[in-house]
Amino acid sequence: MFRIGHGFDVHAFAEGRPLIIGGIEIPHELGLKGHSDADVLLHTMADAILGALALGDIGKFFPDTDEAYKDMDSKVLLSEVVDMMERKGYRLGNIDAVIMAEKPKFRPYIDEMRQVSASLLKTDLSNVNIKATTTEKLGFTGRGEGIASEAVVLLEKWRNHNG
Ligand SMILES: Nc1ccn([C@@H]2O[C@H](COP(=O)(O)O)[C@@H](O)[C@H]2O)c(=O)n1
Ligand SMILES: C[C@@]1(CO)OP(=O)(O)OP(=O)(O)OC[C@H]1O
Repeated sequence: MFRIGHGFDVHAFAEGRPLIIGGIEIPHELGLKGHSDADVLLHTMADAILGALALGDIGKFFPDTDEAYKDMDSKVLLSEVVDMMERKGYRLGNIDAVIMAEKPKFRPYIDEMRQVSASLLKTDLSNVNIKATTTEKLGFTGRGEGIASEAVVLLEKWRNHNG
C-alpha cells in the first residue's frame, strides 16, 4: 500500500541567526526566525511524512510553546518523524521538495542537502530530489522577507506496524 503526503512551511528572515537549510549551514547575511533552528526544508519533509500517515503536523508533536524544542536541531525532529513512520510499517518511496527564495543561491549546496536528508530519511539518494526556485521577485519570498518550502512524499507499507 502507498500513501502520499504534502508539506509546506515558511520562515521569515532574521538578523543574527545562522541559515540552516536541509541540515546544513549556508553562508548568508541573514538566517531564519523560528522556535527551532528554523530549517524550513526539513520541516516540510517531516510535515509531508506526517501528512501521508494522517498524523497531523510537526506543531502537534513539537509545539513551539514548549521550551524543550527551543533552538531544536531539525535533523532530530525529522529523525523522530521517520521513527514514527517506521513504527507504522512504512518506508520512504521517494520525496520531491522545493525551496523558494530569491537569495541565496542554493544550487551549490543541493547535493549535500540531499545526502543529509537521504540519511535522515533512511533511504537511497536516488529517492530524494531537492530543487530551488526564485519567485521572480514576486510575493514575500520575492521581496526577500523569508523562505518557503514545499514537499511531496510517497510512502510504501512494507511490514506490519509495531505500535
Ligand atoms: N534561491 C535559488 C533560486 C534558484 N536557484 C537555481 O536557479 C535556477 C533558476 O531559478 P528561477 O527561479 O529563475 O527559475 C533554478 O532552477 C535553481 O536551479 C537556486 O539555486 N537558488
Ligand atoms: C519546529 C517548531 C518546533 O517548536 O518550531 P519552529 O521552528 O517555529 O517551526 P514552525 O514550522 O513554525 O513550527 C513547528 C514547530 O513545532
